[in-house]
Amino acid sequence: MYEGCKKYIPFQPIHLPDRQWPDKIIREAPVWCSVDLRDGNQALIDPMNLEEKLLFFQTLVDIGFKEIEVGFPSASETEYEILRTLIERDLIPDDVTIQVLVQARPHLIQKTFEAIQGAKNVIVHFYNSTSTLQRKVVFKTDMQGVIDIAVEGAKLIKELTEAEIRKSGANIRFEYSPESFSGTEIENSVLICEKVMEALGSTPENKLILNLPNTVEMATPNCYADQIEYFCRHLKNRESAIISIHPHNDRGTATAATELGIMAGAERVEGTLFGNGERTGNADIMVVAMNMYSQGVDPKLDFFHIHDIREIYEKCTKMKVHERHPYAGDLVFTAFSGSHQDAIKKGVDYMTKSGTPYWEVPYLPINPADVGREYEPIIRINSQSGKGGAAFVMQQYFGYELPKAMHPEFGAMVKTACDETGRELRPQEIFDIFRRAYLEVDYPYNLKKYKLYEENDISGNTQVHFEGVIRFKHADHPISAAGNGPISAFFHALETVGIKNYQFVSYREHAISSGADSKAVSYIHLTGPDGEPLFGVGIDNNISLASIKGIICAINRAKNAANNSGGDTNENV
Ligand SMILES: CC(=O)SCCNC(=O)CCNC(=O)[C@H](O)C(C)(C)COP(=O)(O)OP(=O)(O)OC[C@H]1O[C@@H](n2cnc3c(N)ncnc32)[C@H](O)[C@@H]1OP(=O)(O)O
Ligand SMILES: CC(C)C(=O)C(=O)O
Repeated sequence: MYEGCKKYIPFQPIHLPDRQWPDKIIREAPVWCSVDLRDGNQALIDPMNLEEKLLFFQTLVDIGFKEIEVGFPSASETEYEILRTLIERDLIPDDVTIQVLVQARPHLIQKTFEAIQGAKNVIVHFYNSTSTLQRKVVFKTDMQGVIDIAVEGAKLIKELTEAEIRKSGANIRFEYSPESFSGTEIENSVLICEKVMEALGSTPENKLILNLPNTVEMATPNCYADQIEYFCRHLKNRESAIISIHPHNDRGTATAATELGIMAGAERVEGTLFGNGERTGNADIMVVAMNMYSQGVDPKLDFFHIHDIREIYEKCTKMKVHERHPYAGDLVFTAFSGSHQDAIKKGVDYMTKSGTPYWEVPYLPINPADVGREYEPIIRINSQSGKGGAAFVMQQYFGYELPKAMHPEFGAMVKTACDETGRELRPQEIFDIFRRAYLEVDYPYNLKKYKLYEENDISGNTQVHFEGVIRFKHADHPISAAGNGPISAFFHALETVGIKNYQFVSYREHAISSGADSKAVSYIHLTGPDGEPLFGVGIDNNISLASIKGIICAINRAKNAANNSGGDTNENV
């Protein structure tokens, strides 16, 4: 079976030992040209109808594309109509150039010029295939044969353009693609493009866009970059051309090929949103642009509303964006696994506390908010998650900032629930675990009444007095004592009814708001009779009472745990 691979002819890389591109850094955005409405559209099961194309066109304009290939108007009436509608309804902004594709064939070129009547800014993009294989099996001609097709096409286009400019004053530019460029001998690619430039009379003032497609991606992206660099270095009158690339994704490396192609000298990039296009698609412009953005380079395209863009894309193409699609997929800013969650939480906390101007959150290459992703869960909880993740959910969704010492205990409860259910837990389910564990614990000790007051003596010393009633063993027990603060007064009061052997370790409190109501939450850390850590949580309008409730909660939880394990040796219950 593995012998099957022997039928494939390996790609022959060009010889370019002094290549320069590996040392280049992308410092500015190229000119972007969207080919969604042409290359993307021609690859759909059901090509877009008029309404869908108009909606998609407007979306591309809103994103910031200034060059948009709108179709292949000589291909069909539908394609022709769409272009006419864009022009006749005046839907093309003055700073946007529409591009139309046509084969280098006279009748199709004629029809294309009819279709663009009345447009202000147009790129007439013509092509013919030049590769060794296509010459052999499709056109059954030699290199001179394909050069002739291109040059004849160029001459006709020049003639029709001059007539059109005389008539309407339209701004018409040209683009030529030696289609299947990456499968063409590199010297032949240079030669045919030079001949086309000559036929069109390209000058530095009137440059020809030379689009060098990786029509079928056949090799590692460095091979494509070598071809682009070679082409740029060897083309005569380089200053009269704009070098454009058009990578496809057959090997799954179109993004890399695009980036290396830019490093190798490309000034313009053709591609589509989310990589739609023939077979495995075109280069995904959104990804290339956002990759630049993540390196501090302004991509000059706006993907802030990525949700809306994705929705329109899915509606018009009837394709789905994968959950793992860079920047746009549902799950790409979500961490389920514990160590990722821990690092993200620490990164977010660091950013908040340090005020750093940089994005410094591990595992998140960009701030999800930069593509409008702020309302989605960054951290979701399943059995792969850790304590930091559960704490993050409590903080982000419910405003509870659990102290670090409490994370292991609460994280373990959440983990057990995940193991039991065998699925992801939603934030509300996590809160319910918290509520049952810490907020609904009023047994065996139930504080029914309380009063706290301060007493100051003449020399400024303050004593806090606690008076209250605690119910346990089916009876109400009045308790009272004084201390240097509410917590110590309460501890002393508890001791009067035999509730002792608990040591106060620390507490933390903060305000939480629910609606108009702002309350205090207090997290209490005690140690039990054997030095074991105990945690309790109290919520009240009054900060002091929140702490007192937290202490009772911690003690109740300890008693309940001991009772459940049959090991309670305490004095009162
Ligand atoms: C890589 C790319 O994506 S390129 C863009 C491809 N997009 C499309 O093809 C979408 C729109 N295309 C169409 O609607 C049609 O293919 C058309 C209208 C362009 C042409 O239609 P038709 O002529 O009916 O059919 P078809 O495409 O099969 O034509 C193939 C013929 O054209 C020839 N041909 C292809 N390109 C050229 C060219 N540039 N110059 C001369 N002949 C050409 C082929 O060799 C073949 O010739 P043959 O009939 O002698 O064997
Ligand atoms: C027409 C050309 C640019 C093309 O779509 C391709 O080669 O993929």
